[in-house]
Amino acid sequence: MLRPLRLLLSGLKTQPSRCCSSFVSRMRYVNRLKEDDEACAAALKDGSIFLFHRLSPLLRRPDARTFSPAAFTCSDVQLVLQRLGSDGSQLKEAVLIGCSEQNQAQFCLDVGELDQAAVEEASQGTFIDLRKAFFLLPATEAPLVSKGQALLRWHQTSRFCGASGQPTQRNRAGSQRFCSSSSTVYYPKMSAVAVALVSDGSRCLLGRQPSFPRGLYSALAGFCDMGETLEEALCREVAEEVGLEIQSISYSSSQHWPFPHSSFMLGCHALVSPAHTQLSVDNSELEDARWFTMDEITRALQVKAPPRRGDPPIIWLPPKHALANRLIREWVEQQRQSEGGE
Ligand SMILES: NC(=O)C1=CN([C@@H]2O[C@H](COP(=O)(O)OP(=O)(O)OC[C@H]3O[C@@H](n4cnc5c(N)ncnc54)[C@H](OP(=O)(O)O)[C@@H]3O)[C@@H](O)[C@H]2O)C=CC1
Ligand SMILES: [Mg+2]
Repeated sequence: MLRPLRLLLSGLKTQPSRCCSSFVSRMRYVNRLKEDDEACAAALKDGSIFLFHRLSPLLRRPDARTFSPAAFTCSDVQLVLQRLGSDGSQLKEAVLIGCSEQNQAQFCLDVGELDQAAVEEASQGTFIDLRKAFFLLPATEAPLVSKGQALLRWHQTSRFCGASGQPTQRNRAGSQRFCSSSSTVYYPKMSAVAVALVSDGSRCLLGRQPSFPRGLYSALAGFCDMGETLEEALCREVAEEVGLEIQSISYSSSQHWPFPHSSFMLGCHALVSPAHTQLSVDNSELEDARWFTMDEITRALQVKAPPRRGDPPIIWLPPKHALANRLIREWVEQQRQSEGGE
């Protein structure tokens, strides 16, 4: 059947284009939704929505061992809101997170003004603090939820313009806020953090902060100062925290890290001279830092769960969701390869 031209065009406006690879068309689609309020409002109607309550995501348990973020349709959310006596106008507060591989726009919405238990009952899920939820979710789904929380937090803390003190207004996608008084456009912010797995060629260096759970050691990290390069930040942090000079750096990968607030983690491997490995730990930053052998790291990687109260002390490493875990595994792999090559 022939569809009227107007409908066809509006369909084109709200659906990813089919002319390019599906990745390219999804990226262009999301970009268009950020720029076009009308298209974004239309996409919300067909999109999926992830609910949060005061920044805690709503999770469901499809089976005893799996958690997943609960994705709702717009009409599902409207029904839940109506059942709880709301007129549904909160839906306008939904923030665009991205687009699924099935070409469906994804949004997040914080319903913190509603009763938490009532929303949980109506939506058959549980709001779980992100510090716990992040690690319960599969590594493929945790980033989506942490991105949603980061965007919602940014909106909640960016309601006023720093220049004029006047309220700011968001665009429909929630990708920016604008102050009409000072003509300032604000974009979501994240802090850059450099994280390095330092090695002397045969051992790697891990440290722990006093706030870490007992026995947890991680790669050294620090916030980048304004104006610094990644390399400068890494060299400074390692010098400050353990008193070593880095000889060379190789970039590994990056990740968004939601704790304590949005950080952009840039992960590297760093080498120090085996002749200069004496540590001078800054105890105002780190409780301890030590060199670990390949055997110690291999054993620590086998620890499946953090020790419980009363368990004998053991060393354990950041969970697989953390970039530090990836750096440690990469280092193990590099060591194995170089041992195999000798
Ligand atoms: N995903 C991963 O694998 C890893 C993630 N991390 C994360 O990296 C982050 C940084 O590591 P950390 O060793 O603590 O950093 P730092 O060594 O830089 O020390 C943190 C201190 O730096 C100050 N600081 C400077 N700039 C900022 C900023 N933009 N935001 C917050 N604090 C700032 C604060 O001091 P003050 O409070 O005195 O103002 C803070 O307590 C942490 O949030 C940690 O969770 C760390 C290791 C691995
Ligand atoms: Mg640090």
